[in-house]
Amino acid sequence: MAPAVLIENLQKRYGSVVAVQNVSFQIEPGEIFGLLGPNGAGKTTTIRCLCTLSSPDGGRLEVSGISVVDNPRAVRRRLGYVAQEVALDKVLTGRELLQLQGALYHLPKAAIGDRIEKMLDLLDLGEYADRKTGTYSGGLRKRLDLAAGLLHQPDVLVLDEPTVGLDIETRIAVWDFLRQLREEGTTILITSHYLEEIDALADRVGIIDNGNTIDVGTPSQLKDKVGGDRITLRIREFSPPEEAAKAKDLLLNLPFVKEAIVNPAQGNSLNLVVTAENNTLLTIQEKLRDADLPTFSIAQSRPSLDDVYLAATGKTLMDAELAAAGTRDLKKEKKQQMSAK
Ligand SMILES: Nc1ncnc2c1ncn2[C@@H]1O[C@H](COP(=O)(O)OP(=O)(O)OP(=O)(O)O)[C@@H](O)[C@H]1O
Repeated sequence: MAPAVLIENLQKRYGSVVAVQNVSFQIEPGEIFGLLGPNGAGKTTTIRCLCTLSSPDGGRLEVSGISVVDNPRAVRRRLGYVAQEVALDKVLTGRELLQLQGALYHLPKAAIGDRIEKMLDLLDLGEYADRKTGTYSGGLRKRLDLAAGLLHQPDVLVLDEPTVGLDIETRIAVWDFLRQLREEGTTILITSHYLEEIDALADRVGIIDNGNTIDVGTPSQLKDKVGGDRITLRIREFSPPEEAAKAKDLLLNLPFVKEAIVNPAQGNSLNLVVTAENNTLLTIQEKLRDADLPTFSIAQSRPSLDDVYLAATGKTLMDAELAAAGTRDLKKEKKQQMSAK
């Protein structure tokens, strides 16, 4: 069976800006695939090319074996796209908006009504359906957006930052809904820079940075690759720097401690990378006690996706985001986006 999504060596530039240099990944039918990367990494551009909204400069793009470039109409029938920013026409009611969407997808008239009722029911939107969307909360808008993306029963649902700006309850409801869709066989591509979102949902993850795919795998595979457990420890709630430095030197002498850094932003806490062995926490506490250093708190965890990202790119998602923020001219991009295709 052809993969639900195939992206091979995708390239896309906007004038002199290289938005995507070399992005490649495949998504199997029925998978939730998470695309992870900081602002400006090329996620939205990749998705826009896949959804036939931008034309790629190079590479192979297919949906269920159908070429996106040669056969965009057939691809559009199989894809549902939920964009990052919701552009709802505020004077239409939810139901009217879905009717318009149905017409845009050329759904048979007789089927549209039933399908809309099903979507309203599925997303618990029934009681709001006849209200103008201008009165909707962010969560309701997102639900309506999902309904619109799903109206034509796409095989592949593409979601760009689906829960940004939503409260935690609505976010969890969206996650449950996406899992339910996967159970029913829908393939889902989701971008996010909420690491916990990708960790909770994705069967596999692709990390992109600077327009390139850096790594692809299950969250667990990627974490195993990074290796080692993380320990965060505090001598006191706010430790004096010299005490933290002394603890760091002591702990670096332990054979299982691979790295240790002092984090001044967190009260001079210590962040350690250790090989996963028994009794590491106990041994660390004993070592500190013998040197008359107390332990205020200590916790051990597996590497997170942020650690994976750090290992892959040499920076955390947060660092990369800050760096990208300084180099973007959002107004100019918006203008270009309107004129470009
Ligand atoms: N229309 C455009 N014109 C010029 N440059 C663009 C345009 N769209 C995107 N870019 C640039 O291409 C690069 C990739 O942007 P893209 O929006 O694909 O990243 P992203 O990973 O989706 O980021 P975000 O998380 O902010 O949505 C960035 O450097 C961005 O500034």
